[in-house]
Amino acid sequence: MTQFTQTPDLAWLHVPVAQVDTNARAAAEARQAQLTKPPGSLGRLEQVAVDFAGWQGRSVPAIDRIGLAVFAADHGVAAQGVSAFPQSVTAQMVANFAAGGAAVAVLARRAGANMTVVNLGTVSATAHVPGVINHDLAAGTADFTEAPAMSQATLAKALAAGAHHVAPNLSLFVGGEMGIANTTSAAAVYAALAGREAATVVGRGTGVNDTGLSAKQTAVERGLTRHAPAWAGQDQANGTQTILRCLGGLEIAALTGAYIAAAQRSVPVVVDGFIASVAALAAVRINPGVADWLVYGHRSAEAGHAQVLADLNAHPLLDLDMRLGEGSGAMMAVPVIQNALALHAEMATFAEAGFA
Ligand SMILES: Cc1cc2ncn([C@H]3O[C@H](COP(=O)(O)O)[C@@H](O)[C@H]3O)c2cc1C
Ligand SMILES: O=C(O)c1cccnc1
Repeated sequence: MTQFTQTPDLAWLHVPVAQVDTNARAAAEARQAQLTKPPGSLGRLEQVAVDFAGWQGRSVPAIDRIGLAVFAADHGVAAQGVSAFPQSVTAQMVANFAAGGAAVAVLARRAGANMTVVNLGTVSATAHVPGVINHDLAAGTADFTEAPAMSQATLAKALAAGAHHVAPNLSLFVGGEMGIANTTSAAAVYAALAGREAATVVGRGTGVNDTGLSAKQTAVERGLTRHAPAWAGQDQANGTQTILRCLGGLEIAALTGAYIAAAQRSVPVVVDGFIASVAALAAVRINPGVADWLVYGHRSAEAGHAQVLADLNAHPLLDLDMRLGEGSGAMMAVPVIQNALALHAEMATFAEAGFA
């Protein structure tokens, strides 16, 4: 098991992403025009098939290997009363992922995805159960209202850990997250990245009451005030890394690293909800080409997700009022993608069906 005992170099973040094959896209568009249906009648499903053609470099793409990595970590900011659940739930859920009882585990089984559960750093040993990969980068993050969430070395390790879990031969990658209080961390990262007011980016997460919501807003404001000087004057890529270091979570940074690595390895990504989309925004700010390799699974009910999606010019496949995380919204979209590719591959053309 990779323990990331050395601090990884961060130059890899800027390696250009893989090229999308525009010829394969054009061939897939031509095929769509010949299938036995009115042009455009399969709506966004047509676009999905064309996108995968470009990603896979063939006019008739197929999904063979689905990789799902669920990254878990504790958050020091949980001490600010920002979640409806105690921090210990993170480690308990790690065991539940490994046992196959979590929502995303059900969806992974149904879609035929290979699920990896990655504990990046929790304060409780409950997360150290069979079937879980433990990287133990740190005992969670520090409370960002009082200190930077993590050191530069831990950030580098978390980004590399995320990349480590994207196999180059995947047809698609889904990243999930688990970390009580991470909607607060994601809101803070988003507010800093996009220059938003705390009040417009915080939502109820696991279902906090008004007191909890107000505690989230205060925590985000305090985090921004305390740490903004650290990224002031930095360029976009360095500023984004500083924002992740000061306000992020180990699992959020891992998602960012995973998305960048996926785009470099020609692996398309299905992005999940609010937290995953904030990680995607960070990835695009660090390496803009990453945007070409992302498809958005769903619109989360978490306040703030709609804004992040708009900033990414993203149009998610589903809108089911889900607000769970774990990668569950992305995994719900995977069967839609599988069906889009099956229609593209298996429908008859007008010529094959003998239309005059
Ligand atoms: C049992 C349980 C299972 C979950 N699975 C994902 N989350 C989700 O909720 C957390 C974020 O919400 P907040 O910021 O309000 O704590 C994350 O861990 C997220 O993935 C869960 C939360 C709970 C309680
Ligand atoms: O959209 C999400 O990612 C989300 C929303 C609420 C709780 N956990 C995750």
